[in-house]
Amino acid sequence: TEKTIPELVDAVNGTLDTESREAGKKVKLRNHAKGFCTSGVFKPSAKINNALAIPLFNQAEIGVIARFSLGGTNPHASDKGAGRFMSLKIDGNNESLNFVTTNSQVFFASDIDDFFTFQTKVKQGAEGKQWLIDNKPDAKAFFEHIDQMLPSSSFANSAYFGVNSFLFNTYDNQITAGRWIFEPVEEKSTLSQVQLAHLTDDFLKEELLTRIKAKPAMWNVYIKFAEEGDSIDDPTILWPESRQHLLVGEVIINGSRDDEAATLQCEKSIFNPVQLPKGIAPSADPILNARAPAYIESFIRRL
Ligand code: HEM
Repeated sequence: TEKTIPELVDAVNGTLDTESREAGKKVKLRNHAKGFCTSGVFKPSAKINNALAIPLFNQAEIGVIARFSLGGTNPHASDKGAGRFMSLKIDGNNESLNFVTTNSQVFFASDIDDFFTFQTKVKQGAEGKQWLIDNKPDAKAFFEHIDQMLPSSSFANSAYFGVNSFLFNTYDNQITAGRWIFEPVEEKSTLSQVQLAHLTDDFLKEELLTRIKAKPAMWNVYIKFAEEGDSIDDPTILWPESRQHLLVGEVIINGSRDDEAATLQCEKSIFNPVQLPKGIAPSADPILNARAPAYIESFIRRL
């Protein structure tokens, strides 16, 4: 039988409901617990409105609240791991769009039961990981991918992926499936073992906040479009690199709104991956559709 949303959140948290509610009151977020907020702007590309019918993108500049984080429930996790996550709220005059992204293009589960099993097993350490490798091909592919990833030296020089598919309205009234990709403008750069040895467990926040005082962190935002036969509703299946990439705009993180209430409140709110403007709809991907209810359940446990 399919797991309930509270059961999923328990599995993510690694604790049962009551305990997790108590713990949630002590930390701000129950997953991706280590992170921080900053801000900037999103500039839709000049040509985007010739391709897509998304009124939000008619606005020349849109304010952005960003949260950069690590994976997992430990608010003191080391920045020396390879996981990097970026969440953005694009708050237009009339509508909003949220992005909740990861630096791994490969996802570890294609349905809710496998997601639950993965979350439960990874909390059992090396033995649980081995069980997943032996029994779950999607989890095995995920580990093979992330185990060869080196940690980026900055949140600013990493790519991020939306992973799940969305349905986009085109200017000529078609609907086409696509996935979000954020390519850093800065050259990608990873850390060697020798370089890591010189760093503390907490270098990423200061690095980014110092960096953006001198020069904004920027990403080109693309939609990678599916072609006939590509799997839309399964985030574990990658599409060929040759698929059309449409430049949607530029995310510019410069701290310009860091003193505003919305940025200061950012860790007390949620980023909702299905907060979408007119012209974008969620696909039927079961992973995508479990996310908003899980984030709301997790949010309630923090109150
Ligand atoms: C069934 C699938 C998923 C479930 C049940 C789930 C569950 C959760 C939960 C419980 C939280 C904590 C929310 C809070 O306390 O505010 C969270 C946060 C987050 N999740 Fe997921 N997640 C799922 C899929 C994904 C995927 C596919 C990605 C990446 C593409 C992702 C990236 C994130 C990020 C970046 C955050 C932190 C957001 C922030 O900075 O506020 N999650 N997730």
